[in-house]
Amino acid sequence: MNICIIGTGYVGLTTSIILAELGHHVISVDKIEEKIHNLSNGIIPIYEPGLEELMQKNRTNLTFTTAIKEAIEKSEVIMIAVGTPSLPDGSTDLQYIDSVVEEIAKHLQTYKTIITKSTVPPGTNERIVTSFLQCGVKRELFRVVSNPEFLREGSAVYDTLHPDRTVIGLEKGDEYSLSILKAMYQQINAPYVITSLTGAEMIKYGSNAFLATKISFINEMAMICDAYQVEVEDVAKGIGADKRVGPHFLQAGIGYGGSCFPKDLKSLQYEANRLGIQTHLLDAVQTINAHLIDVYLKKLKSYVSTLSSKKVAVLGIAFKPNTDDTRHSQAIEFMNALVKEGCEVHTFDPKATLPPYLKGVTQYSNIEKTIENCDCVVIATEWDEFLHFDWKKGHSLLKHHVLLDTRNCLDASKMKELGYIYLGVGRK
Ligand SMILES: NC(=O)C1=CN([C@@H]2O[C@H](COP(=O)(O)OP(=O)(O)OC[C@H]3O[C@@H](n4cnc5c(N)ncnc54)[C@H](O)[C@@H]3O)[C@@H](O)[C@H]2O)C=CC1
Ligand SMILES: O=C(O)[C@H]1O[C@H](OP(=O)(O)OP(=O)(O)OC[C@H]2O[C@@H](n3ccc(=O)[nH]c3=O)[C@H](O)[C@@H]2O)[C@H](O)[C@@H](O)[C@@H]1O
Repeated sequence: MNICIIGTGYVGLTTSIILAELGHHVISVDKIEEKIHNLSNGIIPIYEPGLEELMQKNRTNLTFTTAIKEAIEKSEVIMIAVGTPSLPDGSTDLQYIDSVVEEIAKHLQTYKTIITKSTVPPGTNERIVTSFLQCGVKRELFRVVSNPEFLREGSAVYDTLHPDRTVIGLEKGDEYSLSILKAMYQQINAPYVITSLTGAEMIKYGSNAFLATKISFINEMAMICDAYQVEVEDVAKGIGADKRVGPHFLQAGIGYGGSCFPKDLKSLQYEANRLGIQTHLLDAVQTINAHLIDVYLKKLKSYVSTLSSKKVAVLGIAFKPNTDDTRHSQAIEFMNALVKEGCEVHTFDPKATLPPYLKGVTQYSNIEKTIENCDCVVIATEWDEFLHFDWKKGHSLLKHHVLLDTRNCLDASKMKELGYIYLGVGRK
């Protein structure tokens, strides 16, 4: 199948490479020339385990270009995978979707199946259909399909090859597009959930909102566990053993971040509120998440009398391990809060780079240099490097030995044996 994918970010690039691996001819389009130039030379602009190797393997099935017109003309399937960031009021900025729709409309001469992969607010795909018609595109030349993505950064290759389900939202009576998508995903072994265009959009928002709800729930439980000196991990294990709950996404910590949960919750809340629906749960999930920065700042303060002018090492910049993505990272939020307290903040991340707007923080090239002479260490992202670090050596490098593990990734009793004042999340 000849497929054109517009947008070469985490989703567009991963999907392009996986579809090439499945034997399709994929033309990947982006408007950023440098990105396309690098991709054409085998250089991947993001850190995503396994992706570069898979790209090298499938070079013959992959073309990278900025020439959208040719890419559209040569393909029977067009997939839209551009960004859908938040606007300041919480609504979704659909300018990238709109401009791609305009481009496609200009070049639509033969029949195309147009798939929206980007996460978009309910009603957007219906609006895309209307936009094409308003641009003068004949009804018999296209169908729009909503096919939201559920991959996680850091395990994008595995998730794309082994999804739990494939969600397909169709225009009324559109059996043909279903056959096209089934042919495209023929080798993927996952059940289909088939619904309307808006139904598929709601499934995507509902999934992210529910996962974020699980995280905020366990984080609130962790605060209560802390007060009772109970291990939140035991509690999560006990709750998660109930099949109706499930064991996943009950890892307590400093909260969720990333390019999607924060923006998608805000967007769903905005859209619901716009329709006059009060979002008590969505509001609470976000309030809890934002409050965690304060909770762990207070925890640190209770062991380090005053934070002002203290040297604090924060390990981790990315919003989670195995990615270089720093969008809405709680690690960054925490560093910001420390800077406001008057701390000198040192940081290190194996893959992520400090965003330029974060002032008052210095990034080092290894853990030793980062923690040297510091008053306390904060683990903000649970990278394997931090788990396997020689914490005995670390002890000799530090000035004082308060260790705040906001991801509960270290062995508490071992850290105490080594002489650390170990502070975890909902841990005795
Ligand atoms: N990052 C993730 O893990 C996931 C993201 N999503 C959704 O997928 C969508 C894409 O997300 P990411 O891949 O993270 O975005 P991204 O921001 O990493 O990449 C988007 C790409 O689209 C390109 N682009 C924008 N306008 C364009 C145009 N007119 N023509 C050609 N290229 C254009 C940009 O230059 C950029 O390279 C979003 O809606 C997001 O919510 C869904 C599931 C997972
Ligand atoms: O729509 C999206 O973009 C994607 O958003 C998330 O994927 P991602 O943001 O890559 O990463 P997650 O593994 O979900 O982690 C999100 C945040 O939650 C935190 N988290 C996760 C799980 C947990 O138990 N506890 C917890 O604090 C992580 O540290 C991270 O900050 C969803 O898991 C994907 O299914 C979805 O496709």
